[in-house]
Amino acid sequence: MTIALDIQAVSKRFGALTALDQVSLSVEAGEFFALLGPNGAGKTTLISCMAGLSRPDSGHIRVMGHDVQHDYRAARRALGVVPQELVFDPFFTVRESLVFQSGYFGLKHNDNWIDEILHKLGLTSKANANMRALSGGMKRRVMVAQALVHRPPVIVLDEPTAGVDVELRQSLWVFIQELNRAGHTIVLTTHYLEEAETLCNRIAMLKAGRVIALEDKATLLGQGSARRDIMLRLDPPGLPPALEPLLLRREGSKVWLRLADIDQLGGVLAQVQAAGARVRDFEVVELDLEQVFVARMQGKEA
Ligand SMILES: Nc1ncnc2c1ncn2[C@@H]1O[C@H](COP(=O)(O)OP(=O)(O)OP(=O)(O)O)[C@@H](O)[C@H]1O
Repeated sequence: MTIALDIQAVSKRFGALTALDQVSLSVEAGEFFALLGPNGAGKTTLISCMAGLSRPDSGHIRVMGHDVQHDYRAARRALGVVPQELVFDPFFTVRESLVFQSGYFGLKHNDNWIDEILHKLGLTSKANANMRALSGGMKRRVMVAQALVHRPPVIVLDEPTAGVDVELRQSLWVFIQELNRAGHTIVLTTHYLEEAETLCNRIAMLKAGRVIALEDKATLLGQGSARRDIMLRLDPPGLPPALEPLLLRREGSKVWLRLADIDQLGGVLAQVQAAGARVRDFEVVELDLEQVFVARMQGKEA
C-alpha cells in the first residue's frame, strides 16, 4: 500500500484565526478522495500547504513520500493542483502557457502529452488563442491542463467545476475518472455534493479547520448498516403512541421513522394495523451525502 498523501497534525493560523487545527488524514495511491466543508472550513488552506505555497505552523505533509518542505521539488513534481482561482498570464496563448508550465518542471519535449490534454479538455481549437480572450469556463479548462502537464501521480482539484457549464463538468469528470483508472490519485473539493457522491470512494469533512468525518462513502451513507429510515402515510393520520420513540418528523399524514434494524419493520406495521390505521404509502429513505453533510455540520448523525 502506497500512501499518496500523508497529512499529520497540520495546524495553520492567520493571526487569531485557526484555519487548520491538527488536521491528520492520509490518502492511498489510486483513491478518489473528497475533501468537503463549508466556506471557510480550511480546504484551500490545506491545499496551499500541500502545494508548498503556504507553510503550516506545525505538522507535516508528504506527497508520494516526499516532505513538502524538506523535499519541496520532488513533492511539487508529484502533485498537480487545479486552483480555485484563475491564475494565468494574459499574454500567452493556451499552448504557450502549457509549454511554459512544462518548462517549469524541466520537461522539454512534452508536445504529444500537451496535444492529448488539449484534446481531452476540448481545448484543441483554442490552442493558439490568447488566454485573455478565453471565456471563464475555457480558462478553467486551461487551469486543469496546467495541473496535468507534468503527469503528476497526485491530482488535487479545488472546486474545479465552480461556474462551468454542464458539458465541461461532464467531460472533465470523464477525463478525471480516466486518469484515476490509470492510477492517478485524485483529491477533490467541491460544493456539488452529488459530484462527490458519484465520484469519490472516501470522504473527509472539514469544519472550522478540524476533520469532523473521515470515512468510506458507503459507511458515511449508512450503507451496509441495518438501520433504516422509513416514511409511512397513514390513514387516518396519527402515529400509535408506542411508535412515538421512533419518530423523526411528521408532515400532514406522513411520518418518518428511524428503525435501528430493518427487522423492526414487521412489528411497526403490525402496531399500525392494531391501532386501526392503514398504510397508504411507504418508502425506505436512502440517505444522500447532502443530508449527511448537513447533519454532520450541525454536529448530529444523519
Ligand atoms: N491569507 C489569509 N489571511 C488571513 N486569513 C485567511 C487567509 N487565507 C485563508 N484565511 C482564512 O482561513 C479560513 C479558511 O479559509 P479557506 O480558504 O482555506 O477555506 P475553504 O474551506 O477553502 O473555503 P471555500 O469553500 O470558501 O473555498 C477562512 O476563515 C479564511 O478567511
